[in-house]
Amino acid sequence: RRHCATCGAPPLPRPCMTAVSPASSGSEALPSAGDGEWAPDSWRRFPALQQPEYPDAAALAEVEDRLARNPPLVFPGETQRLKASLAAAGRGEAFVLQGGDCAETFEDFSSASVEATFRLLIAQVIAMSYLSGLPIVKIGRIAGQFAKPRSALTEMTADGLEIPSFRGDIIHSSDPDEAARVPDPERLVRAYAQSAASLNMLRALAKSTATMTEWTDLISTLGGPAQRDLVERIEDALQFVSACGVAVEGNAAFREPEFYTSHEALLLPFEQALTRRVATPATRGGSGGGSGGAPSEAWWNTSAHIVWVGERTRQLDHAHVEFLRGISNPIGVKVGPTTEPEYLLQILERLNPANEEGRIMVIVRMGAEKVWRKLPPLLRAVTAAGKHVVWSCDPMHENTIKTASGVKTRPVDLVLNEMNAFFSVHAAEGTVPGGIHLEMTGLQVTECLGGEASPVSEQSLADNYKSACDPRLNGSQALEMAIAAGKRLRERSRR
Ligand SMILES: O=C[C@H](O)[C@H](O)COP(=O)(O)O
Ligand SMILES: C=C(OP(=O)(O)O)C(=O)O
Repeated sequence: RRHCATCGAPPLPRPCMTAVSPASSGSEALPSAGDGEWAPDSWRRFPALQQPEYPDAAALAEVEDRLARNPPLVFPGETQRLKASLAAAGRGEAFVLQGGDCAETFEDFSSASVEATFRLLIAQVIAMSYLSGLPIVKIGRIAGQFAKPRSALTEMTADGLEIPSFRGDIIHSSDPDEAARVPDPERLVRAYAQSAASLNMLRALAKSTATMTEWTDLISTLGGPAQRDLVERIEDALQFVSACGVAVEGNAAFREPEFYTSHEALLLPFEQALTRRVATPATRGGSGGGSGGAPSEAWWNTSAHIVWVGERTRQLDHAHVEFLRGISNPIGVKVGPTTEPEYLLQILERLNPANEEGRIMVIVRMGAEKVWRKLPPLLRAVTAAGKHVVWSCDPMHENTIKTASGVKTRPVDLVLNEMNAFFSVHAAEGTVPGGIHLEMTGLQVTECLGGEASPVSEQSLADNYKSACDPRLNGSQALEMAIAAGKRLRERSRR
């Protein structure tokens, strides 16, 4: 039996909860773990970091059983289509916008919050596709983004009590109270139900026929006077295509945009319970099921279209990588500033030995300064090895600061700087920037500092700070990021 390399805890029956940050950068030899036969539960043979310790193992097992009998949240046919779109993004023929809450909560769930995130994403997409001329692949951090990895095992309450850190509503309550932080397996069922309700609403919203004017109005509202010119240019372009006899609003891509869901595959009992063996669906323009005949069967995680492995849990010889290597979905891999090229090649080999296009999105989160130095060696190594990846930029996670009064925030300037640096490094290396990954909400929260349309000051952070974990960009700040990305893509296409 293998023990956790970090804390020495046995892998079973209690997974290791040690919070490590970040995962080893690793230039070590490829460990033997993961070479054995894969099964949805083979991760249980490996150390699993950042997992809750459930006091009642039988109650957890009963919940897992129940979830395993529930219908899938998403369908492999949809997931397969996402993979094809990601393959296009890897080649520079599309671009990914992935965004949503840091942590979804039970309390703040409402049709208004789901709709606000959906509407923001569509407004961003309209601005980005106008500016870049590229199809934008829409992925929400939504309908399953409930579990949070934490840097510390404990946190202090306002009255000076040390209690277990909040790890997300799927695990326990955020109430600042020792008893409330005991993990409760019934919360997995509630998270599943909330995800199903969110997906139901997202599918309906994607089919609802909002008019172009509604989206350009939203861009005007969120972007303020600075975006008046952009809105006028989009309206002119629409008038022109309609004068040419093309009805944008009647077009299937506009009326029924493909919208995908994602979350960190952190809580492995939940992910396992939603992993199903089904026939690999046919893709548009291809069998997708192998060479002729009946489609082959494969394992698909039906909790989301794409799931990612976080910076703290991506150790090659640990449970999360073991779980992810066996599912057929696209996989995101977060990589922070300590990541070495050798490690990146090893994890690509482990998660995508066939080098399938659209399978891996490397989500770079290095910080506004470090990205200049740390990203080029990764780009060079992956290019030299001929590996297919989609390079995405998460400019949020290494740009978190605390104000003097202890509030976690992110200056929009730093977030923008990291994203701009990401584009510049790709331009210098001749590689393809494939996407951005943002923690954001359509609600006008005051969690990140700055922004052009209605700047948030340190004093106004308290006005509407709602995040359950990390600070999110509000609608105006997130639109500003999307417009900046669209401009960089436009420059790229003109080079
Ligand atoms: O969203 C990412 C992590 O869960 C989060 O940044 C952890 O925050 P912490 O460092 O306060 O634990
Ligand atoms: C935990 C997250 O990020 P990272 O693993 O990059 O810290 C996240 O995106 O929610």
